[in-house]
Amino acid sequence: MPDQATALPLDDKVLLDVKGVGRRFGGLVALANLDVAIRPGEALGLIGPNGAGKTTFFNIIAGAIPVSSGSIHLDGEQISGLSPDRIAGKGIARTFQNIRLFDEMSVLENVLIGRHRFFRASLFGLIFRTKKAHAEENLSKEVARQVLERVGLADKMAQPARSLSYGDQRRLEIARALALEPKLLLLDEPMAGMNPTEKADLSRLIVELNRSGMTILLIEHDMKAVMGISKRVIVLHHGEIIADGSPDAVRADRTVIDAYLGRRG
Ligand SMILES: Nc1ncnc2c1ncn2[C@@H]1O[C@H](COP(=O)(O)OP(=O)(O)OP(=O)(O)O)[C@@H](O)[C@H]1O
Repeated sequence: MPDQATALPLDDKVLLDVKGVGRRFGGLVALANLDVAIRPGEALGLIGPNGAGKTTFFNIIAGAIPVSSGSIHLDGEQISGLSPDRIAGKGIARTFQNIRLFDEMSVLENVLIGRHRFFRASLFGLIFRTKKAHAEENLSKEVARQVLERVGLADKMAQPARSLSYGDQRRLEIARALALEPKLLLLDEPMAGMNPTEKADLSRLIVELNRSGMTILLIEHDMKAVMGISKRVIVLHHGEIIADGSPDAVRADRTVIDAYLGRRG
């Protein structure tokens, strides 16, 4: 059951308002009428057994797939129905389950390319090197340097992305998302494939980002990591929310335990 004490809003404002969102794939109901309100500054974990609908939920928020029903608002503005680029431009950045980097490009270029896609000056500006395009480029470089500093990759800025360790590649993905200066950061299984040391390091980084004010929605199968990072956890099962509360409340919830043990149909 929801733990009202810890699930209380940090303030009354809602950053992301998901109302009655459903998604079908043919006859399969992947998401059934979900209501989720995310408040500024939250670190919210999204868990659930395989096939529960977590990735579908992320894809819907990011605009990669459309809703079948319901609506999503960011800061009061409707974003459901917009393209992924428009949604990213409005302040939702994401990382992917599978690392998506440009291997031969430098660490800095990988961050810049993410930013350019959304904050590009007009084609005219780029060709004729207008003042505006120049200023935008300088700002992008400055932001890219700052986010690389923040994730601990500043000293590897000039290296090709392929030369980074697996853990650092995951950090680079996060840096690229942060370079969009998002209001909401969606992290899709960031610990996948990591060793325990890399997981601990990344957990620390995510907690630091949240402490500095970043609102985070995290899908993660590693229970220790997700429970350590999140202040609130939502559990999905067969496309429905079966629990929403503090990590402790969710861990002790009978319905959740049964769902993970396969006892709930
Ligand atoms: N494009 C699609 N076409 C048809 N069915 C889909 C599609 N995408 C997802 N599904 C189905 O929707 C349900 C939810 O899948 P989803 O990938 O969102 O679950 P998940 O919780 O992210 O699972 P996992 O933890 O394994 O990544 C599953 O039954 C899946 O087979």
